[in-house]
Amino acid sequence: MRYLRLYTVFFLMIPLLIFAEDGSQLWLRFPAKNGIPADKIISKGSSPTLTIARKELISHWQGQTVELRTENKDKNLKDGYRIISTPEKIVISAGKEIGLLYGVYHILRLQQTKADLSHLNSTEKPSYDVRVLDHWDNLDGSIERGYAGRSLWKWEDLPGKISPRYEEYARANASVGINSVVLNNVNASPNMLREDYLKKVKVLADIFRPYGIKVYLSVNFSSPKVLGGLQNSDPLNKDVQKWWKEKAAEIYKLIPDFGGFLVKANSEGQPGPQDYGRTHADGANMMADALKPYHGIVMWRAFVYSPSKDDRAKQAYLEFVPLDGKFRDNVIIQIKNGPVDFQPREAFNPLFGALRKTSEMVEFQITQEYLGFSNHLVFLAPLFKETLDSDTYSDGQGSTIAKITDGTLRPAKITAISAVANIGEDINWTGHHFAQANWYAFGRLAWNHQLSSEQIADEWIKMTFTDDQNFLNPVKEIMLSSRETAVDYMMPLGLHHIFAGGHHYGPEPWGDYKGGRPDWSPVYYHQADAQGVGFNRTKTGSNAVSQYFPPLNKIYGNISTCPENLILWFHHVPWDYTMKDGKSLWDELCYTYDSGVKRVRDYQKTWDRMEPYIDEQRFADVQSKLRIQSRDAVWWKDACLLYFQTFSKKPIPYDIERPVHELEELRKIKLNMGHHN
Ligand SMILES: CO[C@H]1[C@H](O)[C@@H](O)[C@H](O)O[C@@H]1C(=O)O
Repeated sequence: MRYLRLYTVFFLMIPLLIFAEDGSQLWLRFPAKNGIPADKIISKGSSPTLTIARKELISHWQGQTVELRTENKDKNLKDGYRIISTPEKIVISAGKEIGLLYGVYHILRLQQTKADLSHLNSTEKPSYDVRVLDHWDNLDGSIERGYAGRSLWKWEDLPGKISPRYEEYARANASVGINSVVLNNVNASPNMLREDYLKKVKVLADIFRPYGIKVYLSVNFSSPKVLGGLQNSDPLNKDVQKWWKEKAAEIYKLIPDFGGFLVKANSEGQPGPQDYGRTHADGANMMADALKPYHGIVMWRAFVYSPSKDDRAKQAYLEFVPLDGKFRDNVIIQIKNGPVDFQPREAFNPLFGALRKTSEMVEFQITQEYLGFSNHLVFLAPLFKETLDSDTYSDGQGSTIAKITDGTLRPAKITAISAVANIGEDINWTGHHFAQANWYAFGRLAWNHQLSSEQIADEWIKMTFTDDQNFLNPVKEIMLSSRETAVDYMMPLGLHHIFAGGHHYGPEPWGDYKGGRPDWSPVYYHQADAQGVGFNRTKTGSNAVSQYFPPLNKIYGNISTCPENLILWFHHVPWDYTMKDGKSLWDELCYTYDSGVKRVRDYQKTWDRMEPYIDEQRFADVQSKLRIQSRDAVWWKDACLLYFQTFSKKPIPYDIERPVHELEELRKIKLNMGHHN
């Protein structure tokens, strides 16, 4: 009897098992039927990369014959490819085999998005040579700022046991052109370079290689001392230099195409060359010399800030500009998009364009440390584009960050772009189904920074969900407005870093970590007082505006020309200051928070109408995340408005929904989710 019941339960569950959609396939969703037979693929050779390309076609391609051929004349396309179609066949040619695989993913994407395949004639060449995902994964399996479960890398099982997800991960990356991965956290354990760990890294490198992906490691500057037992890790010490050379030799013996090192030095307590009175250039060059014989590179981070009385936003520029021209050719400076820290909106980092003789790359953050973790739906392509399209004026008008970093404006030795990954063990990889779109968007923009956010969202929705217009259009609208919405309910008008310390999830504008570093306190960033709110970075304040090229220094420095979405970033603005729409600053702040809340509510309404178009599981998952986002938006609005009201002493405009929390109650909320600010 008991067994019978168990059986029944089992059989009842079968449809659920078949129809439940978990999101694990990401955007790689293809018709269930087979693709073309093997004899409709014309190709020479049987390398692992070509084998994958053929397998993808045999499993998923529904169209005409495909010819794949490497051509010497296409070598200048780097990883790129050409596609030409006739009714009978599609020819994909490339200088390298990886270009052929990328070309195959290209036509599969066209098929998925129902594009016209009959008259293809296009050439694709990546915007950047090195397209990097940085993982902040620790050796114990935890992930710094990770919100999708534990690390994919099972260090304890490697090198013997191999998770199928390693290859799935590589495939997803290759499908959008990502070709480099840094496996471990920039707050790096010296153990990463231990022999046993390198053998594990080798296994991952071997799995990733056919997908065109190179492995890199974050290294701890003190490794020679901690791991090698040397007296110090001084970059000018011959023994230290020798230690790095030998380490490089050891790595390349295992992994001949190893990419290189990523280094966070003298930042947030990490060791670095300054511990020995040396410069960032001394440190970076020592590693660059060790990697040079193998064509490895050093990505040296500009995210440095040490206790200082000066404005934190100025530090990267102050430390790196004097070192311009002192770095080896195989060093590239990795610069966060903004000068503070991956905030919902920042002015761009003034270091872009300021280094004239040194290669520069952008570091974005895909993981939503400051954007609601994996609970909030925030599509990041508009944020990435905003940075890349920013005009620095470094070499006159049109000197965008895209052009500075992709080699157009200055022939850079290395061109690269990177982002901190949002990937973990969760079945859907990224915690929120829509966070997959941010991984996708980064890859697509690293390949082609000219793509629009709209185009990327359009592709992604069609591939991941459906091309039904009733779903596509409203959901695209949600995605495209979602970043601005998050800015509005969290930190509008240039406000920044008013997060609760440590976890960076909720609001804590009252946070004043007396005794700690002032620049870890939200009150440091908003500077609210009886007169107004905002950080004065003009000449009468920290003068961070002077780090921008003319005319931006003037534009930002003048309250009447400063873009309003950055006004509190650069100015301390009186509460009754008249904004462009005629409202006072205080009223503007209130209405902006309120509109952020309202838009999340609209997203809920729109989403609920989407039920007929997609599977139940993903529908319900997103629905419940939107509920959280909606509650959080109200939390942000109430916390910020009630707190700022203690300074402005003005009423919240009466047509705005009243706060539903007490300020005192909000002040008590303290999630304990992190370790430092
Ligand atoms: C890896 O450390 C991070 C830290 O968790 C994070 O809060 C801050 O954004 O930036 C640091 C960095 O980028 O180095």
